[in-house]
Amino acid sequence: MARKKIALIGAGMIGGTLAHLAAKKEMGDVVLFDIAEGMPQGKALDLSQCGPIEGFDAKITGTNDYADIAGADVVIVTAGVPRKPGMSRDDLLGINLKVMKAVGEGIKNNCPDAFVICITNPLDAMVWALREFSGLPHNKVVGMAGVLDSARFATFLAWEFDTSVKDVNAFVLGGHGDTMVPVLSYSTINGIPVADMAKIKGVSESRLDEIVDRTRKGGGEIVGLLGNGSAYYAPATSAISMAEAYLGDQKRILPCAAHLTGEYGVDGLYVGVPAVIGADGIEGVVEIELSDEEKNNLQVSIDAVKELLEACKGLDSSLA
Ligand SMILES: NC(=O)c1ccc[n+]([C@@H]2O[C@H](COP(=O)([O-])OP(=O)(O)OC[C@H]3O[C@@H](n4cnc5c(N)ncnc54)[C@H](O)[C@@H]3O)[C@@H](O)[C@H]2O)c1
Ligand SMILES: O=C(O)C[C@H](O)C(=O)O
Repeated sequence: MARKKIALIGAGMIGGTLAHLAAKKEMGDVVLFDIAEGMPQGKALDLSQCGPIEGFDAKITGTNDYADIAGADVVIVTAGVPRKPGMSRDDLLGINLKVMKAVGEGIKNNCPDAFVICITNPLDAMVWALREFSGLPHNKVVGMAGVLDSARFATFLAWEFDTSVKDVNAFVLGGHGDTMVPVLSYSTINGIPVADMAKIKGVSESRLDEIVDRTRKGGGEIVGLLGNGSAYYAPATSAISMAEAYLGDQKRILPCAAHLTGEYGVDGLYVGVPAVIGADGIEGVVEIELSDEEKNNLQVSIDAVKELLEACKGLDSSLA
């Protein structure tokens, strides 16, 4: 069987990390695309030279030509600009919307059968715009955020309860902004609801609220610490798990920005929900029961995403 082809659009911090992970896991041959000349070629050469040491068989190439992503099975998009300290993700909307237009056309013209994972921020608006510009079926275009946000939530819970992260199943719904909804009621420590574990361990409700708040602001915390750029190791790892679910037809239920047609009372938007990823891309959305408070919080997050889509339509009339 021929090797799969993974195209990475954007060869910056996340793009380079994605290339390394995809090659190390022998997911397929990797093409790193960027508009910066020489940079994707340089990273590809450097990463190729990990092969003999790590013992992976994967061809890694760098390019500035969209023709080289032809026939890709999976495309992961990180092209664009990250925020700087003091900025919100939404401040990137204007600049990254133009990038999504170019990328969407590149995908449409070269690999219209690919499964496309968007990472560029502001995520929920960019994945929607990328889908519009590319014209691919909605089930083949998805946004990565929920896996990352849930991993942050899980990390903080594991630290608090002094337990292995392997036993924590934490869950975040909604848009990838400060209004995201970490859902404690569906988060468990090896099946034990977090609220029960908190009682056992003497962790107060206000401490759990602090963990929820830290999760919501998890991206900004890293942006502030790095001083230049944003998180890239965990974002890349998150997107790779989604790509593996697709390539391996794993039917994993992963929180991701999926196109909704009525689920959670939402129509025509991309919002973070539990979605099934298998060989057909997004094969379904799981609708879970939420408390009134969780529903209200989700609505606030959905409204924030809606506002961003309106802003996109105002900036690019082809989206209106
Ligand atoms: N969804 C998430 O959870 C999440 C997590 C982390 C970062 N992000 C976002 O991912 C994006 C990338 O982050 P990064 O750290 O890799 O940034 P980066 O600056 O290191 O890399 C971005 C790359 O995109 C390239 N680029 C710009 N315009 C392009 C175009 N038109 N075509 C192709 N390439 C182009 C740049 O040359 C650069 O190499 C940012 O928007 C960031 O906010 C999202
Ligand atoms: O916070 C950012 O700007 C990057 C990303 O969305 C993240 O959550 O790490």
